[in-house]
Amino acid sequence: MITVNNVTKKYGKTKANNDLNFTVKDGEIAILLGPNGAGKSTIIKCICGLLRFEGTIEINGAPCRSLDAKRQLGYIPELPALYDMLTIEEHLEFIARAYGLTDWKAKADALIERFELDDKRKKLGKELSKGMQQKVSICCALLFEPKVIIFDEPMVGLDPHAIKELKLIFSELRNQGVSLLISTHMIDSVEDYWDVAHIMMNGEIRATRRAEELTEADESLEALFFSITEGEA
Ligand SMILES: Nc1ncnc2c1ncn2[C@@H]1O[C@H](COP(=O)(O)OP(=O)(O)OP(=O)(O)O)[C@@H](O)[C@H]1O
Repeated sequence: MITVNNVTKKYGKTKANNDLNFTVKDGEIAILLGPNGAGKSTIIKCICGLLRFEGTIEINGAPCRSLDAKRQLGYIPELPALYDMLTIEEHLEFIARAYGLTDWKAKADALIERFELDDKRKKLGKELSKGMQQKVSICCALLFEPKVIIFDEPMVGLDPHAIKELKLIFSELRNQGVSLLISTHMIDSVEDYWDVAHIMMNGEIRATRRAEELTEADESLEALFFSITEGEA
């Protein structure tokens, strides 16, 4: 579970996040939607313990900057950051060692195959395309089976097969009780799998809807998004 309470993050005079409050429960998929500059990446970096901020954020009850929180959190950044001189296999081995995993090889192999990276196992990070790097980044985050996973713009750069697999993985993780937070500005890419959507604008959450609420109201996420974001500075 992710708990965000009264989080404000300023960059100089810019309030990138202004008093944000939300939770992502176990087995729930939450999406953060917002135009460029709305503050999505900032709150994600705060949750991942990468930025200082005002307020509190907990990962399953542990302060987000603690080791306990970091052990339970997988983060797939918008721009993959691989090691130039490690192969795909070595990246996964590195993660396995860092998290003290045993019996990880079968899971690593399954992930490599699932993302069609089998014939690239021995390629170095610097030799991979942007999409391949993104796939490796996802495999690394999934390998240690975190209880909470955060994806920042996960579909950007992925091919259709990988997008299909990733959507299946989202649903499998939800069934396993994992909390998922996914940020995107591509509404089309998220229409069919979320539980709760937060629409951000100028550092604030301007609307929150559960999927069933939208269905009952016969409202579309896209229409709601534009009603909130269009015309505002
Ligand atoms: N390192 C930084 N220094 C100063 N201002 C920053 C910094 N990072 C982000 N900002 C500002 O904070 C605000 C929120 O940016 P953020 O990157 O969180 O938006 P975003 O919703 O993730 O946008 P995008 O969809 O373009 O990735 C913007 O006004 C941005 O200019």
